[in-house]
Amino acid sequence: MAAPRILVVDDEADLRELLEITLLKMGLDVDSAATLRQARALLDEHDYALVLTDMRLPDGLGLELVREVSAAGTGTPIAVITAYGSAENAVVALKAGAFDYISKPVALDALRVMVRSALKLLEAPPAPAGGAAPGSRMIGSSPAMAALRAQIGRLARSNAPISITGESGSGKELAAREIHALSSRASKPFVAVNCGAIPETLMEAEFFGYRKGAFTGAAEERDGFFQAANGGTLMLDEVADLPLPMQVKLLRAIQERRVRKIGATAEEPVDVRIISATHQDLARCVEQGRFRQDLFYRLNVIELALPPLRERLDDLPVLAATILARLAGPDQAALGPGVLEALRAYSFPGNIRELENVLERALAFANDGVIEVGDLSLKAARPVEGGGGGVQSAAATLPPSLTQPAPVPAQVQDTGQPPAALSAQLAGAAQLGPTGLPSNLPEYLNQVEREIIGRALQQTQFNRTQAAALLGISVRQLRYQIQKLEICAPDDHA
Ligand SMILES: Nc1ncnc2c1ncn2[C@@H]1O[C@H](COP(=O)(O)OP(=O)(O)OP(=O)(O)O)[C@@H](O)[C@H]1O
Repeated sequence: MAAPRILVVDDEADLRELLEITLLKMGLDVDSAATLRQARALLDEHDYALVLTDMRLPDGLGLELVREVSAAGTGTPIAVITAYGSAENAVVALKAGAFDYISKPVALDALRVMVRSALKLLEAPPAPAGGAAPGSRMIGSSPAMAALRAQIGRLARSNAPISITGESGSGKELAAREIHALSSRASKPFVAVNCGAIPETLMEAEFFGYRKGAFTGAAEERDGFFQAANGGTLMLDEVADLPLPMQVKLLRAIQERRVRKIGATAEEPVDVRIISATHQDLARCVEQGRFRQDLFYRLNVIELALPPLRERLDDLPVLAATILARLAGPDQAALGPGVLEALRAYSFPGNIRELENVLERALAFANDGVIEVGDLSLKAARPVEGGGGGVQSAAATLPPSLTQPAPVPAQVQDTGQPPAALSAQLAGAAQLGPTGLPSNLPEYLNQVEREIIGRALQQTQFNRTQAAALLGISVRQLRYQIQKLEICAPDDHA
């Protein structure tokens, strides 16, 4: 089989030669051009496995070539070489469709990594029509989902950082997994990190790893998330929760593509595609000084916005059927009359995760696997249209004791009740033994905490920032507790 052919476009003879030699040593065929005009002529004649172009050329910008190659739709990846420190150029090129970029002075190990990554695209089967990865769990064929799939298919063929936005439970992690699964990185790890769930003091060690003896307790050398995701994809979920000092270190790691373990003297190269996600408005966080602008631009190269479930209600029937089949087994559960209408009328602030929870709970109440409207226990957030009727007022994702109208902690404190009485009042579902005492104190206290947090989430329509403010704790603490206590399973990673 002929060696893959690479086109190098650069007017600096020395650099061109260095690139040629490096690529030839990798066993590749190389053509070179010194101008856009020469490059276009070669592109007309040959198919290339990768085009590598400088940004400034005597007769124009490498960006023009990026646009032309992308527009040609041949799937040929094109990477740009940018001047040192010109991050904006790299971002513009990535937005225009460049596969990746490399900064001058060109580090040859980073160049080899990038070229290998581009060559893997040749091996990766093209994304199937409709863009679903094999074994994909992403369901839906509404216009919004079709557009999302097409975008995911395109993004999978690049190394550009992606920022996924969307409400809680709308499928951000699922979309990130889909991009990874469709990419040339699919055989390497996908590592999802919940930035809000890591204690600040452990962050550097968790992200970059540490050497043995780097600090008290570092008994063994350990890799961090970057090393664990090497060759693959690192998803930074709830990225807005990163503390500012960590943002600086992260920016450096992304820019340099190198990390240094705590206690190590040398940096090591890492090849990681970054996907970040948040349900917060990151641009607003920048305005408020809570998020660094330079990191924002680096992460936010390409934005993927996930629509909330209420904006793609056409997918409800297939989503509900698939979730039910997963919960109960094929053909073991069904929706009774009016149920779909009731679901359609609900606003689903917790999106698909909430739909999963609603159906799981309803199934527990259902007779013979047939879910009736009354089993749904939906919070009547929107009026039911078309006479679906019978929608009850209750929080679908929360334990039954939370569906009773109950005061928030602050309100209860206003009544002057002592904390112990408050706990007992809230702990409707926590079990007290015959002695009037809990038979398992830690579990009892967990249940109390679960209920209070659940209630705060319910009152704030699952807005974690507001819920944390209500409870007088930090968002980080709240996320940590949500994860630890498995409340509505919002974060099942990191
Ligand atoms: N299109 C979809 N088809 C089927 N299931 C989906 C879809 N989108 C999301 N889900 C399911 O909904 C649940 C929540 O999805 P996911 O964790 O990806 O959301 P998220 O936006 O990352 O949530 P959070 O903001 O809380 O981190 C998961 O169980 C996921 O499998």
